[in-house]
Amino acid sequence: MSRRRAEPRLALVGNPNCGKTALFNALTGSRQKVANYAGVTVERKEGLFVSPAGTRVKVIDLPGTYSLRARSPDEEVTRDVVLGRFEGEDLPDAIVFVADATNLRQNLRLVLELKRLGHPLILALNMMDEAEKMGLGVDSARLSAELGVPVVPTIAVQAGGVQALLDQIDRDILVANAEGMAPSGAVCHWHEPSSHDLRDYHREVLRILSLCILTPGRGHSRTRTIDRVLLHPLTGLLILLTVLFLMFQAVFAWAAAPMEAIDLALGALTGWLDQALPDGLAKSLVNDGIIAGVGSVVIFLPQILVLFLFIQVLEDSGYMARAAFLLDRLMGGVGLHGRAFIPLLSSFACAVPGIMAARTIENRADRIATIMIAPLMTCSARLPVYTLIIAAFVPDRTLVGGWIGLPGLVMFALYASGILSGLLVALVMKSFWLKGAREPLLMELPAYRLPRVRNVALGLFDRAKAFLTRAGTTIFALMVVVWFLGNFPAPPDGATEPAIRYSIAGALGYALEPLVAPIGFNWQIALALVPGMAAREVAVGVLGTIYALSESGDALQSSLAGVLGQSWGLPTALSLLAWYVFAPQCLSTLSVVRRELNSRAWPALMFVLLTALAYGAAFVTYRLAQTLL
Ligand SMILES: Nc1nc2c(ncn2[C@@H]2O[C@H](COP(=O)(O)OP(=O)(O)OP(=O)(O)O)[C@@H](O)[C@H]2O)c(=O)[nH]1
Ligand SMILES: [Mg+2]
Repeated sequence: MSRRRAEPRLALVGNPNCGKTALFNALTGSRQKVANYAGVTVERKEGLFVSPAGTRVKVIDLPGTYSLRARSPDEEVTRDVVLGRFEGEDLPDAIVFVADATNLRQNLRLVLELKRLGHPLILALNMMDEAEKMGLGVDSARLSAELGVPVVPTIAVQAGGVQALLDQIDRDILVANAEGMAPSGAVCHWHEPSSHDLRDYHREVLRILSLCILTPGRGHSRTRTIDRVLLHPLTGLLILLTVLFLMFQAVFAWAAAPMEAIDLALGALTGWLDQALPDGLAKSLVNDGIIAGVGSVVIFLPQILVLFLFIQVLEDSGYMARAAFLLDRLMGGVGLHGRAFIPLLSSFACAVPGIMAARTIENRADRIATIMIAPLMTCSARLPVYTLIIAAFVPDRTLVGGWIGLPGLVMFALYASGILSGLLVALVMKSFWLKGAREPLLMELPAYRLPRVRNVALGLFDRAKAFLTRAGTTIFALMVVVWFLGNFPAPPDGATEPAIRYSIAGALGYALEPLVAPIGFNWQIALALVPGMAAREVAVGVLGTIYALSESGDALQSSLAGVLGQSWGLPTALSLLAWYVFAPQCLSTLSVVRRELNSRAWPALMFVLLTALAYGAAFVTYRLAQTLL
């Protein structure tokens, strides 16, 4: 007797970018990432929902694929789940095939391939709103009859848009499956379709479509018009550069007012606590440890949100995939695959999802090259460090008649240095080591869509929540530790220097200083780099706390940037910026590299390589700045 499982399990399968994850979110109420390009989902995610008839159903979201002949690691996940080969996962009881109704010709081929497996199948005709707008009429009853599977229309991004699917799940699958759920451990036999099979599928799809398409509609005519400009080799590239440039200007310009407001609020809070709390350790812990430390990180929230606003709008509109096409030649020039673009672009948010997104790259050597340079794309955790130093050392002037802000320009240059170094590293690795033939970029261009305000707002809300949670947990805890290490042991009687000099933190900083003295770092920076391993932005918090503990009186009243501007020389500041372009210290990145490449050697190599690059770049910058300035 096979063991009966508690809930029936549905797997969402379909081509990339047809709305599987949007459907998953609509069914389960979760907030998995949805974006308008192929290859957003690269791993299996599961969730639960209760059907209208009250049955608990488990649903599995999967990476998109064109066929079960999986070519890349993300497609292998889908194949393995569908065939019951995925470790620790039973064969799904039914498949909900999600099809983009506006692109049925391509989608139906996979339906035919899946039908051969004999799984119960429901076809969700998604994006029906778009189909309707373009005048495309589908006879879903006929489609259902021809395919021999139930067909339901869905609009995954609209309230109530999945009701028909829910009803269908109750009606067919659950009833039929109540008796015969797939037994645990069952696998499904599948043979790779021969070229003969593929031709048959193709012919069959054309036959079915000729019967079921009532009105062909206009197709994606608007998208084609826009692409004439945006994909043009000249105007396209100019527009792309302008968009990226505006993004960095906006990070400064739009975030300035809210950052000032947070700064004022924190200042007022410190002032109030200063009055309200009795002098002593508790007051120092709150003011120097928590507010100066955590506060100096939290203040960057507006900038991070502006950056994400841009990324999200680019992703949702469908522009991201175009940028990949525009830059394909540049990427090819250094031996990178065109598909490396999206993983690298995601790495500007954080290298961890970026490295995971590299699963869409088929060739292992190409994948490794992409993963190795992902940390060179400036992640958002480095933004606070850059901004802090820019605020301290770069005058807030505008150029070109007030059009271009100098801080934004410097920021753009820092991001550009990261990108150029990444391309150089890739070129070296691909030329000497990870050699391979250049493969063409085959990637579907999604239709342009207006970003949904709700999706963007929820995305930003999630970002803000994650950032503040991190500030309130990891960064908070590290700050308390740093404050503690900075206060104990107490200075000896008659000590003349600030107390922190005599503390454990002081001793540690002094011990590390000789290592980083050649690149112009002082003991405070040396100390800040240590907890910066856990999260790069913590370095800023540590500097906040250390300087709050070291300075007294008036200095406390001025911002951290002001204090740094007075106590560091410009060469040191530039050297730290150069260090952070490479910034090797991020444990989560190293551990995800280990998991994704299933090797300890690659993360070790990455660490050594990035440290050497960071040290080398900081050294050269420091010496040059000393000589020239
Ligand atoms: N207009 C409209 N847009 C939709 C619908 N369903 C999804 N979308 C949009 O289509 C895009 C792709 O949605 P996803 O849910 O990320 O697609 P996916 O199938 O999970 O994609 P991969 O994970 O890359 O395979 C997003 O921009 C969604 O907002 C729909 O029914 N109507
Ligand atoms: Mg998805």
